[in-house]
Amino acid sequence: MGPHPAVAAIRLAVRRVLHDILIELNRTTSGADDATGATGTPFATGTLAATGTPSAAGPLAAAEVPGSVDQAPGRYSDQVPAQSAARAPHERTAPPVVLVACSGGADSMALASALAFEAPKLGIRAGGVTVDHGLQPGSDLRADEVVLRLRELGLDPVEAVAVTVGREGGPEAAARDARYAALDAAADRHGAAAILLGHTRDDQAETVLLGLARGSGIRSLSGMAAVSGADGRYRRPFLQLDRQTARKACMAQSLPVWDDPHNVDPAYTRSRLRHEGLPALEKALGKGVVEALARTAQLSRDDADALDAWASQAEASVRDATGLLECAKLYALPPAVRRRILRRAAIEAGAPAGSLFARHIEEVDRLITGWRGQGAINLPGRVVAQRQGGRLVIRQG
Ligand SMILES: Nc1ncnc2c1ncn2[C@@H]1O[C@H](COP(=O)(O)OP(=O)(O)OP(=O)(O)O)[C@@H](O)[C@H]1O
Repeated sequence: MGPHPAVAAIRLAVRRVLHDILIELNRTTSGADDATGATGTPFATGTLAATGTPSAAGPLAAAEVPGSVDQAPGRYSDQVPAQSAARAPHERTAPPVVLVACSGGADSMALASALAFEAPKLGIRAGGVTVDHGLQPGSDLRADEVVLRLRELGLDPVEAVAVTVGREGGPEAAARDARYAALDAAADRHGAAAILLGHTRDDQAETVLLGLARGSGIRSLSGMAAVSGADGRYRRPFLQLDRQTARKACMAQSLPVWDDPHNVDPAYTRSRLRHEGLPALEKALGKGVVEALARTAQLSRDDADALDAWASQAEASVRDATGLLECAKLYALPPAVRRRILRRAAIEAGAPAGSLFARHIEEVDRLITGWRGQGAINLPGRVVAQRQGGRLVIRQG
Protein backbone atom coordinates (compact mmCIF):
# COMPACT_ATOMS: atom_id res chain seq x y z
CA MET A 1 0.00 0.00 0.00
CA GLY A 2 1.33 3.43 -0.94
CA PRO A 3 1.65 6.33 1.46
CA HIS A 4 -1.33 8.40 2.59
CA PRO A 5 -2.34 10.83 -0.24
CA ALA A 6 -1.28 13.82 1.85
CA VAL A 7 2.13 12.25 2.50
CA ALA A 8 2.48 11.45 -1.21
CA ALA A 9 1.60 15.08 -2.05
CA ILE A 10 4.17 16.62 0.27
CA ARG A 11 6.89 14.24 -0.90
CA LEU A 12 6.19 14.98 -4.54
CA ALA A 13 6.36 18.72 -3.89
CA VAL A 14 9.72 18.35 -2.15
CA ARG A 15 11.08 15.93 -4.74
CA ARG A 16 10.39 18.43 -7.52
CA VAL A 17 12.25 21.19 -5.70
CA LEU A 18 15.21 18.93 -4.87
CA HIS A 19 15.43 17.96 -8.54
CA ASP A 20 15.53 21.64 -9.51
CA ILE A 21 18.27 22.27 -6.96
CA LEU A 22 20.37 19.38 -8.27
CA ILE A 23 19.97 20.49 -11.87
CA GLU A 24 21.07 24.01 -10.96
CA LEU A 25 24.00 22.74 -8.89
CA ASN A 26 25.17 20.47 -11.66
CA ARG A 27 24.87 23.31 -14.15
CA THR A 28 26.90 25.65 -11.95
CA THR A 29 29.54 23.07 -11.14
CA SER A 30 29.83 21.85 -14.72
CA GLY A 31 30.38 25.48 -15.72
CA ALA A 32 33.11 25.81 -13.09
CA ASP A 33 34.65 22.51 -14.16
CA ASP A 34 34.64 23.55 -17.80
CA ALA A 35 36.56 26.62 -16.81
CA THR A 36 39.17 24.70 -14.84
CA GLY A 37 39.35 21.73 -17.18
CA ALA A 38 38.18 19.31 -14.48
CA THR A 39 35.87 16.50 -15.45
CA GLY A 40 33.28 14.15 -14.01
CA THR A 41 29.76 14.40 -12.66
CA PRO A 42 29.75 17.10 -10.00
CA PHE A 43 27.06 15.59 -7.76
CA ALA A 44 26.34 11.94 -8.28
CA THR A 45 22.74 11.21 -7.35
CA GLY A 46 21.88 8.27 -5.18
CA THR A 47 25.13 8.20 -3.22
CA LEU A 48 23.34 8.19 0.12
CA ALA A 49 20.61 5.85 -1.05
CA ALA A 50 23.15 3.04 -0.95
CA THR A 51 23.79 3.57 2.74
CA GLY A 52 20.19 4.35 3.69
CA THR A 53 19.10 7.19 5.92
CA PRO A 54 21.95 9.43 7.03
CA SER A 55 23.03 8.80 10.58
CA ALA A 56 20.97 10.48 13.27
CA ALA A 57 23.97 12.21 14.74
CA GLY A 58 24.13 13.49 18.27
CA PRO A 59 24.52 17.19 19.04
CA LEU A 60 27.04 18.97 16.84
CA ALA A 61 30.30 19.40 18.67
CA ALA A 62 30.90 23.05 19.50
CA ALA A 63 34.30 22.74 17.86
CA GLU A 64 32.56 22.12 14.53
CA VAL A 65 31.17 25.64 14.59
CA PRO A 66 33.82 28.21 15.38
CA GLY A 67 32.62 31.04 17.56
CA SER A 68 29.80 29.02 19.10
CA VAL A 69 28.77 30.72 22.32
CA ASP A 70 25.53 29.12 23.39
CA GLN A 71 25.81 26.65 26.25
CA ALA A 72 23.19 24.02 25.44
CA PRO A 73 24.40 21.24 23.17
CA GLY A 74 23.41 21.76 19.58
CA ARG A 75 22.39 25.40 20.13
CA TYR A 76 24.32 28.19 18.52
CA SER A 77 24.11 31.91 18.68
CA ASP A 78 23.35 34.00 15.61
CA GLN A 79 26.64 35.75 16.35
CA VAL A 80 28.61 32.86 14.85
CA PRO A 81 30.69 34.23 11.99
CA ALA A 82 29.47 33.05 8.62
CA GLN A 83 31.70 30.75 6.65
CA SER A 84 31.79 30.92 2.91
CA ALA A 85 29.35 28.67 1.09
CA ALA A 86 31.81 28.49 -1.77
CA ARG A 87 33.03 24.98 -2.43
CA ALA A 88 36.70 24.19 -2.51
CA PRO A 89 37.61 21.96 -5.46
CA HIS A 90 38.09 18.88 -3.25
CA GLU A 91 34.60 19.32 -1.81
CA ARG A 92 32.82 19.29 -5.13
CA THR A 93 31.72 15.69 -4.95
CA ALA A 94 30.55 15.91 -1.32
CA PRO A 95 26.78 15.57 -1.13
CA PRO A 96 25.07 18.95 -1.33
CA VAL A 97 23.34 20.07 1.86
CA VAL A 98 19.73 21.21 1.90
CA LEU A 99 18.30 22.60 5.14
CA VAL A 100 14.72 22.86 6.25
CA ALA A 101 13.72 25.90 8.32
CA CYS A 102 11.45 24.38 10.92
CA SER A 103 9.37 26.09 13.57
CA GLY A 104 7.96 22.79 14.81
CA GLY A 105 4.56 23.76 13.31
CA ALA A 106 2.60 21.45 11.03
CA ASP A 107 3.77 22.99 7.75
CA SER A 108 7.46 22.87 8.43
CA MET A 109 7.32 19.50 10.24
CA ALA A 110 5.61 18.03 7.18
CA LEU A 111 8.31 19.65 5.06
CA ALA A 112 11.07 18.23 7.26
CA SER A 113 9.60 14.73 7.04
CA ALA A 114 9.36 14.91 3.24
CA LEU A 115 12.92 16.25 2.99
CA ALA A 116 14.21 13.46 5.24
CA PHE A 117 12.48 10.93 3.00
CA GLU A 118 13.40 12.31 -0.41
CA ALA A 119 16.88 13.80 0.05
CA PRO A 120 18.86 10.57 0.65
CA LYS A 121 17.37 9.05 -2.50
CA LEU A 122 18.86 11.93 -4.49
CA GLY A 123 22.25 11.95 -2.82
CA ILE A 124 21.45 15.09 -0.86
CA ARG A 125 22.34 15.57 2.78
CA ALA A 126 19.29 16.92 4.62
CA GLY A 127 19.62 19.12 7.68
CA GLY A 128 17.42 21.43 9.71
CA VAL A 129 17.48 24.73 11.56
CA THR A 130 15.02 26.04 14.09
CA VAL A 131 15.14 29.65 15.21
CA ASP A 132 14.41 30.57 18.81
CA HIS A 133 13.03 34.11 18.73
CA GLY A 134 13.05 34.26 22.52
CA LEU A 135 9.61 35.90 22.48
CA GLN A 136 7.80 33.43 24.73
CA PRO A 137 8.79 31.84 28.02
CA GLY A 138 10.24 28.39 27.41
CA SER A 139 10.94 29.06 23.73
CA ASP A 140 14.46 27.67 24.21
CA LEU A 141 13.06 24.35 25.45
CA ARG A 142 10.69 24.21 22.53
CA ALA A 143 13.55 24.84 20.12
CA ASP A 144 15.48 21.97 21.73
CA GLU A 145 12.45 19.76 21.26
CA VAL A 146 12.26 20.68 17.57
CA VAL A 147 15.95 19.80 17.26
CA LEU A 148 15.23 16.36 18.76
CA ARG A 149 12.31 15.76 16.40
CA LEU A 150 14.35 16.73 13.38
CA ARG A 151 17.11 14.36 14.46
CA GLU A 152 14.55 11.59 14.93
CA LEU A 153 13.57 12.12 11.31
CA GLY A 154 17.20 11.46 10.40
CA LEU A 155 18.23 15.01 9.58
CA ASP A 156 21.87 15.92 10.10
CA PRO A 157 23.15 18.57 10.72
CA VAL A 158 20.45 20.02 12.94
CA GLU A 159 20.70 23.10 15.10
CA ALA A 160 18.71 25.64 17.08
CA VAL A 161 19.76 29.26 16.71
CA ALA A 162 18.85 31.85 19.31
CA VAL A 163 18.21 35.37 18.00
CA THR A 164 17.47 38.73 19.51
CA VAL A 165 14.40 40.32 17.95
CA GLY A 166 14.57 44.10 17.58
CA ARG A 167 11.67 46.49 17.14
CA GLU A 168 12.08 47.93 13.68
CA GLY A 169 8.98 47.72 11.47
CA GLY A 170 6.78 46.17 14.19
CA PRO A 171 6.92 42.79 15.96
CA GLU A 172 6.17 40.57 12.96
CA ALA A 173 8.67 42.27 10.65
CA ALA A 174 11.36 42.38 13.34
CA ALA A 175 10.97 38.65 14.07
CA ARG A 176 11.08 37.89 10.34
CA ASP A 177 14.24 39.96 9.82
CA ALA A 178 15.98 38.23 12.74
CA ARG A 179 14.85 34.82 11.50
CA TYR A 180 16.11 35.30 7.95
CA ALA A 181 19.42 36.69 9.17
CA ALA A 182 19.85 33.57 11.31
CA LEU A 183 18.83 31.27 8.44
CA ASP A 184 21.27 33.02 6.09
CA ALA A 185 24.06 32.56 8.62
CA ALA A 186 23.14 28.88 9.08
CA ALA A 187 23.16 28.32 5.30
CA ASP A 188 26.61 29.90 5.07
CA ARG A 189 27.91 27.88 8.02
CA HIS A 190 26.80 24.59 6.51
CA GLY A 191 27.54 25.52 2.90
CA ALA A 192 23.88 24.75 2.17
CA ALA A 193 22.71 24.74 -1.42
CA ALA A 194 19.20 25.74 -0.30
CA ILE A 195 16.87 26.30 2.64
CA LEU A 196 13.32 25.02 2.38
CA LEU A 197 10.47 27.03 3.89
CA GLY A 198 7.02 25.65 4.69
CA HIS A 199 4.85 28.46 3.30
CA THR A 200 1.64 27.03 1.89
CA ARG A 201 -0.97 28.21 -0.58
CA ASP A 202 -2.97 29.56 2.38
CA ASP A 203 0.02 31.67 3.50
CA GLN A 204 0.28 32.93 -0.07
CA ALA A 205 -3.41 33.90 -0.13
CA GLU A 206 -2.96 35.80 3.13
CA THR A 207 0.10 37.60 1.76
CA VAL A 208 -1.82 38.67 -1.37
CA LEU A 209 -4.66 40.05 0.75
CA LEU A 210 -2.22 41.94 2.96
CA GLY A 211 -0.63 43.45 -0.17
CA LEU A 212 -4.04 44.36 -1.56
CA ALA A 213 -4.95 46.12 1.66
CA ARG A 214 -1.71 48.13 1.54
CA GLY A 215 -2.69 49.44 -1.90
CA SER A 216 0.85 49.40 -3.16
CA GLY A 217 0.62 47.79 -6.59
CA ILE A 218 1.06 44.44 -8.25
CA ARG A 219 4.49 43.69 -6.82
CA SER A 220 2.97 43.39 -3.38
CA LEU A 221 0.11 41.30 -4.84
CA SER A 222 2.65 38.84 -6.15
CA GLY A 223 3.15 37.39 -2.69
CA MET A 224 6.06 35.09 -1.98
CA ALA A 225 8.24 33.68 -4.72
CA ALA A 226 8.84 29.95 -5.01
CA VAL A 227 12.55 30.82 -5.21
CA SER A 228 14.04 33.86 -3.48
CA GLY A 229 17.02 35.19 -1.56
CA ALA A 230 20.69 35.43 -2.47
CA ASP A 231 21.44 32.97 -5.30
CA GLY A 232 17.89 31.62 -4.98
CA ARG A 233 18.74 30.00 -1.66
CA TYR A 234 15.17 30.02 -0.27
CA ARG A 235 12.73 27.51 -1.74
CA ARG A 236 9.04 27.13 -0.95
CA PRO A 237 7.96 23.65 -2.09
CA PHE A 238 4.46 23.92 -0.56
CA LEU A 239 3.26 27.10 -2.26
CA GLN A 240 0.78 25.04 -4.32
CA LEU A 241 -0.33 22.89 -1.38
CA ASP A 242 -2.98 23.80 1.14
CA ARG A 243 -2.33 23.92 4.85
CA GLN A 244 -4.72 21.03 5.50
CA THR A 245 -2.60 18.70 3.38
CA ALA A 246 0.49 19.50 5.46
CA ARG A 247 -1.42 18.94 8.67
CA LYS A 248 -2.92 15.67 7.42
CA ALA A 249 0.55 14.49 6.38
CA CYS A 250 1.78 15.08 9.93
CA MET A 251 -1.18 13.19 11.38
CA ALA A 252 -0.74 10.30 8.95
CA GLN A 253 2.91 9.99 10.00
CA SER A 254 2.12 10.52 13.70
CA LEU A 255 4.39 13.54 13.79
CA PRO A 256 3.84 15.73 16.83
CA VAL A 257 3.40 19.38 15.87
CA TRP A 258 3.56 22.58 17.83
CA ASP A 259 0.84 25.19 17.35
CA ASP A 260 2.35 28.65 17.75
CA PRO A 261 0.04 30.69 20.02
CA HIS A 262 0.95 33.77 17.90
CA ASN A 263 -0.90 32.15 15.01
CA VAL A 264 -4.19 32.49 16.89
CA ASP A 265 -3.41 35.74 18.69
CA PRO A 266 -5.79 38.43 17.38
CA ALA A 267 -3.13 41.04 18.20
CA TYR A 268 -1.39 39.98 14.97
CA THR A 269 -2.76 41.16 11.63
CA ARG A 270 -2.02 37.89 9.86
CA SER A 271 -3.74 35.93 12.58
CA ARG A 272 -6.90 38.06 12.25
CA LEU A 273 -6.81 37.60 8.52
CA ARG A 274 -6.37 33.83 8.87
CA HIS A 275 -9.14 33.30 11.40
CA GLU A 276 -11.61 36.05 10.55
CA GLY A 277 -10.83 37.66 7.18
CA LEU A 278 -10.36 34.64 4.94
CA PRO A 279 -13.23 32.59 6.41
CA ALA A 280 -15.52 35.60 5.88
CA LEU A 281 -14.34 35.93 2.29
CA GLU A 282 -14.86 32.23 1.67
CA LYS A 283 -18.34 32.49 3.12
CA ALA A 284 -19.17 35.41 0.83
CA LEU A 285 -17.35 34.33 -2.32
CA GLY A 286 -17.09 30.56 -2.15
CA LYS A 287 -14.46 27.97 -1.37
CA GLY A 288 -12.13 28.70 -4.27
CA VAL A 289 -10.97 32.04 -2.87
CA VAL A 290 -7.65 30.81 -1.48
CA GLU A 291 -6.74 29.11 -4.73
CA ALA A 292 -7.78 32.18 -6.75
CA LEU A 293 -5.69 34.46 -4.55
CA ALA A 294 -2.67 32.19 -4.96
CA ARG A 295 -3.20 32.27 -8.72
CA THR A 296 -3.42 36.06 -8.55
CA ALA A 297 -0.01 36.00 -6.90
CA GLN A 298 1.57 34.11 -9.78
CA LEU A 299 -0.09 36.25 -12.47
CA SER A 300 0.86 39.46 -10.67
CA ARG A 301 4.44 38.27 -10.30
CA ASP A 302 4.74 37.69 -14.03
CA ASP A 303 3.22 41.12 -14.78
CA ALA A 304 5.42 42.86 -12.22
CA ASP A 305 8.55 41.19 -13.62
CA ALA A 306 7.63 42.30 -17.14
CA LEU A 307 7.04 45.88 -16.04
CA ASP A 308 10.28 45.93 -14.05
CA ALA A 309 12.15 44.77 -17.15
CA TRP A 310 10.43 47.44 -19.26
CA ALA A 311 11.34 50.12 -16.72
CA SER A 312 14.98 48.98 -16.67
CA GLN A 313 15.19 49.30 -20.43
CA ALA A 314 13.33 52.62 -20.55
CA GLU A 315 15.43 54.22 -17.83
CA ALA A 316 18.49 54.91 -19.98
CA SER A 317 16.35 56.63 -22.61
CA VAL A 318 14.89 59.19 -20.18
CA ARG A 319 18.23 60.41 -18.77
CA ASP A 320 20.14 63.32 -20.28
CA ALA A 321 23.89 63.34 -20.92
CA THR A 322 24.55 64.22 -17.25
CA GLY A 323 22.34 61.39 -15.99
CA LEU A 324 19.41 63.56 -14.87
CA LEU A 325 15.85 62.44 -15.54
CA GLU A 326 14.13 64.43 -18.29
CA CYS A 327 10.55 65.32 -17.34
CA ALA A 328 9.16 65.44 -20.90
CA LYS A 329 10.46 61.97 -21.67
CA LEU A 330 9.16 60.60 -18.38
CA TYR A 331 5.76 62.12 -19.16
CA ALA A 332 5.58 60.13 -22.39
CA LEU A 333 5.97 56.80 -20.59
CA PRO A 334 3.03 54.69 -19.32
CA PRO A 335 2.42 55.52 -15.62
CA ALA A 336 3.33 52.01 -14.43
CA VAL A 337 6.73 52.24 -16.11
CA ARG A 338 7.34 55.85 -15.07
CA ARG A 339 6.52 55.19 -11.43
CA ARG A 340 8.95 52.28 -11.38
CA ILE A 341 11.72 54.51 -12.69
CA LEU A 342 10.91 57.14 -10.06
CA ARG A 343 10.88 54.58 -7.27
CA ARG A 344 14.19 53.17 -8.35
CA ALA A 345 15.73 56.66 -8.58
CA ALA A 346 14.53 57.45 -5.05
CA ILE A 347 16.03 54.21 -3.69
CA GLU A 348 19.29 54.86 -5.53
CA ALA A 349 19.40 58.31 -3.90
CA GLY A 350 19.16 56.69 -0.46
CA ALA A 351 15.45 56.28 0.36
CA PRO A 352 14.97 52.97 2.23
CA ALA A 353 12.82 50.67 0.05
CA GLY A 354 10.73 49.51 3.00
CA SER A 355 9.71 53.06 3.92
CA LEU A 356 8.96 54.25 0.41
CA PHE A 357 5.22 53.93 -0.13
CA ALA A 358 2.99 54.35 -3.18
CA ARG A 359 1.82 57.74 -1.92
CA HIS A 360 5.42 59.04 -1.92
CA ILE A 361 5.92 58.00 -5.53
CA GLU A 362 2.55 59.48 -6.50
CA GLU A 363 3.66 62.84 -5.13
CA VAL A 364 6.92 62.72 -7.07
CA ASP A 365 4.94 61.66 -10.15
CA ARG A 366 2.85 64.81 -9.86
CA LEU A 367 6.05 66.83 -10.47
CA ILE A 368 5.89 65.26 -13.94
CA THR A 369 2.19 64.91 -14.67
CA GLY A 370 0.66 67.73 -12.62
CA TRP A 371 3.38 70.40 -12.73
CA ARG A 372 2.22 73.77 -11.39
CA GLY A 373 5.45 75.02 -9.86
CA GLN A 374 5.18 73.02 -6.62
CA GLY A 375 8.14 72.81 -4.24
CA ALA A 376 10.47 69.97 -3.34
CA ILE A 377 9.01 66.67 -2.13
CA ASN A 378 10.54 65.15 0.99
CA LEU A 379 10.98 61.39 0.89
CA PRO A 380 12.12 58.92 3.55
CA GLY A 381 15.88 58.74 4.17
CA ARG A 382 16.26 62.56 3.83
CA VAL A 383 15.86 62.23 0.10
CA VAL A 384 14.45 65.23 -1.73
CA ALA A 385 12.84 65.26 -5.19
CA GLN A 386 12.44 68.50 -7.11
CA ARG A 387 11.89 69.70 -10.63
CA GLN A 388 14.54 72.03 -12.04
CA GLY A 389 14.56 73.30 -15.62
CA GLY A 390 12.70 70.38 -17.10
CA ARG A 391 14.80 67.88 -15.16
CA LEU A 392 13.87 65.82 -12.09
CA VAL A 393 16.55 65.99 -9.44
CA ILE A 394 16.35 63.33 -6.72
CA ARG A 395 19.11 63.38 -4.17
CA GLN A 396 19.81 63.13 -0.46
CA GLY A 397 19.46 66.53 1.24
N1 LIG B 1 11.11 29.69 14.44
C1 LIG B 1 11.35 29.25 13.20
N2 LIG B 1 12.47 28.54 12.94
C2 LIG B 1 12.75 28.10 11.70
N3 LIG B 1 11.95 28.32 10.64
C3 LIG B 1 10.82 29.02 10.84
C4 LIG B 1 10.46 29.52 12.12
N4 LIG B 1 9.28 30.17 12.00
C5 LIG B 1 8.95 30.08 10.71
N5 LIG B 1 9.85 29.38 10.00
C6 LIG B 1 9.81 29.03 8.57
O1 LIG B 1 8.98 29.93 7.88
C7 LIG B 1 7.82 29.25 7.37
C8 LIG B 1 6.60 30.13 7.52
O2 LIG B 1 6.41 30.41 8.86
P1 LIG B 1 5.09 31.04 9.39
O3 LIG B 1 5.19 31.14 10.84
O4 LIG B 1 4.83 32.25 8.58
O5 LIG B 1 3.99 30.03 8.88
P2 LIG B 1 3.26 28.82 9.57
O6 LIG B 1 2.11 28.54 8.66
O7 LIG B 1 2.96 29.10 10.99
O8 LIG B 1 4.35 27.63 9.39
P3 LIG B 1 4.63 26.41 10.39
O9 LIG B 1 3.34 25.61 10.47
O10 LIG B 1 5.73 25.64 9.73
O11 LIG B 1 5.05 27.02 11.68
C9 LIG B 1 7.74 27.97 8.20
O12 LIG B 1 7.01 26.96 7.55
C10 LIG B 1 9.19 27.65 8.38
O13 LIG B 1 9.74 27.05 7.22
